[in-house]
Amino acid sequence: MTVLEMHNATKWVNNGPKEKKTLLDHIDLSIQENDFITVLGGNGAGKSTLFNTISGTMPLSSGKIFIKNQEVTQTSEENRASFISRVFQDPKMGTAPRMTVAENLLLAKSRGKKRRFRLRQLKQNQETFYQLTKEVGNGLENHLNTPAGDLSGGQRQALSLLMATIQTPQLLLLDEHTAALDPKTSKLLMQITAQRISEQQLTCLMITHRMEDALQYGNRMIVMKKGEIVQDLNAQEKAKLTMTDLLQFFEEIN
Ligand SMILES: Nc1ncnc2c1ncn2[C@@H]1O[C@H](COP(=O)(O)OP(=O)(O)OP(=O)(O)O)[C@@H](O)[C@H]1O
Repeated sequence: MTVLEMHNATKWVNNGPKEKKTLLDHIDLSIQENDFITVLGGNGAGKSTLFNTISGTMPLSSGKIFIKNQEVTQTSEENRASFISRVFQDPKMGTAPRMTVAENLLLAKSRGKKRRFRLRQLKQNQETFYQLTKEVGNGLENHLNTPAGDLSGGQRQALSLLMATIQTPQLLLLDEHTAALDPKTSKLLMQITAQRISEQQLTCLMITHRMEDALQYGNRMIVMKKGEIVQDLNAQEKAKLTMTDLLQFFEEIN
């Protein structure tokens, strides 16, 4: 089953009265169910723009986008949010700072559903949230009643990931979600990410600048340059790739 399809997806902006700047250049991309795709590319290659157009934050200038065969090119970001979850690089995004961890999780769990009496729901979900956060392995389970704004960056990103996956999205977009964390915390979050993707059989696109993660995780790798997809490696091709190949490839394209 195809989860996401982009046809001739192009995005340009006016860079002065007569100059157009192309951010995405006729992208054709087809993503199958359970694909876990790592997205690489230098600064300014168009990776975040790709995510912005998929999630509806930025409308396409031309071309079409389909999610599970349904055209969403003109669909608002809010409406696409019922299919797509995104985790950003900045730990401050994605969680409500004054709400507690449990309240944030409840908000994510009940998104798009009818609201019920919150206090009772919080109590009902206490044990589920405890188990869920305990799996993360960074002490988040001891902070269920702590405001998200008081968490460490690593705990807050783990919370964002749990919130993004609590309802099993059709497509998960990870936008350098470990980049702001120290190496140990980043490694742990990557392990949890991979675990949730595999347990929930999620379809995922993950932007990363960490070559090791791009090699280690996922079944497909795409590389972007100047708004184009310049490489698209399947599982076999990706498995054969070494760090040396990847570094050499980047030397050549930059
Ligand atoms: N709203 C916008 N208006 C004008 N130019 C933009 C806009 N958003 C992005 N750009 C430009 O588009 C290009 C691609 O940016 P994008 O953020 O998609 O790159 P990226 O691959 O995610 O880079 P990085 O690795 O630095 O995050 C850059 O040159 C950027 O300056």
